[in-house]
Amino acid sequence: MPSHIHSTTKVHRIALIPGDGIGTEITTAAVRALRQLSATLSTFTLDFTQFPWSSATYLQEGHYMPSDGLAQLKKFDAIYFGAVGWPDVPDHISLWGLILPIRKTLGQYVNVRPVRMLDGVTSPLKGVQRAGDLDWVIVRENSEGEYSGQGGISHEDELHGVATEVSVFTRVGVERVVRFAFEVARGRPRRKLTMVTKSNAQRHGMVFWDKVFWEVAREFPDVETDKMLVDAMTVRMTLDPKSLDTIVATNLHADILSDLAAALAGSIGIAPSSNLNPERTAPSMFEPIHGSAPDIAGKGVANPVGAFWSAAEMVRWLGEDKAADVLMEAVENVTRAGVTTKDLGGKENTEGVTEAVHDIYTMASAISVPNQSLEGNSLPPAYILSTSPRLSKR
Ligand SMILES: NC(=O)c1ccc[n+]([C@@H]2O[C@H](COP(=O)([O-])OP(=O)(O)OC[C@H]3O[C@@H](n4cnc5c(N)ncnc54)[C@H](O)[C@@H]3O)[C@@H](O)[C@H]2O)c1
Ligand SMILES: O=C(O)[C@H](O)[C@@H](O)C(=O)O
Ligand SMILES: [K+]
Ligand SMILES: [Mn+2]
Repeated sequence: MPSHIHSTTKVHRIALIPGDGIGTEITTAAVRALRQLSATLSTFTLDFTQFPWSSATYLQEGHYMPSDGLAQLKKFDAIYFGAVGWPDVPDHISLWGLILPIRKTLGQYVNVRPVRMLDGVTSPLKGVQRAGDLDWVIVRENSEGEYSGQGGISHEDELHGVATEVSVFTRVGVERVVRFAFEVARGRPRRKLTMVTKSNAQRHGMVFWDKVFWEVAREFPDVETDKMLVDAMTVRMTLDPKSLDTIVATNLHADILSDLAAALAGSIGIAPSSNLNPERTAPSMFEPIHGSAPDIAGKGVANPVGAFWSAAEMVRWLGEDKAADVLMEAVENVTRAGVTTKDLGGKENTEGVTEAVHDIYTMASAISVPNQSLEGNSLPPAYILSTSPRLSKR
């Protein structure tokens, strides 16, 4: 054991699934940032095991995961995921071959998608200028709803071909995600939760969702609640972003709203997601919300910020709060300094942004900031930034 590692150092075992396209690029960046983070703090180590499950594997072997793939994943403390999907495999095959079975089988029934204005990032909305102007947590149902997988196709190539895609809403499924969202809302300063459905047109499942929501709401009288139809929600997110805080929605609605949210906060490349098994009966999975981005894959230009933020959420879930704070602090130092990729208006590539984050840790350890000074998120951001030679050159 290296001498700088304390004998009580915790080891967290992480399954790494880079997947396809920019999934592999941002996973490499995140692993680099995480290794540097644990080396800087010396309070924990991450033991990564990489799984080559991708569309290339599928084309060669006929499957994304081997038949014991899910059983293999269960042995880890957490899963870090890049993205899956590539133009040479139909998207429903890739999603149902890898990410959806992990979410469903490992009991990851909530998907937490925080979005906020990071320092130095510009929103396309003219009213959104500073951090507090857009600061949301979208809680996505992650196990059923429109993604239930029920339905089928008959007479596919006939004139009378028919297909059904059945949404399934169970009391257990709705109640547990709604309760989780209330807890999230209660833990935030504004204590405010907005429920999103489409219970005007969809008169069974969505009406049931609303009903269960109002039942659970009685347990949280200290949380302010309101309800939006999903179409009107897109307008409110765009025109009145400050009026929102925590949002709970179905699997499909929250999938769509979270891409919009990320774009409104500057780019889809910044937003993280945590696929959580709240009871911790199996590992949770952390990934940026974006996909494999075939249009920019292989160019080394993907924004790694959403991947870093997802990595921060992962170490927080593993009990390493200080590490999560330090990582986010470093990321925001870098965005504040304008060291960003093209999607955020910058000139850097993935590696440049990753190195800038790395430099901040290096500076933190080079000036031997004792661990205590990192406690409680008190790392002075401007100070660390101004001492970084790489950043000051820019
Ligand atoms: N969880 C997942 O693994 C996941 C999520 C979404 C999409 N997908 C899959 O990814 C593939 C591509 O899907 P898509 O094009 O609809 O969505 P996408 O998120 O991959 O890309 C949408 C747009 O955003 C840009 N973009 C995405 N991430 C970026 C980043 N980090 N930095 C800069 N720009 C970024 C892309 O270049 C593209 O123009 C499909 O196969 C889809 O099924 C997988
Ligand atoms: O869940 C989905 O719809 C896809 O995997 C992707 O769009 C995501 O948001 O994770
Ligand atoms: K992803
Ligand atoms: Mn999505």
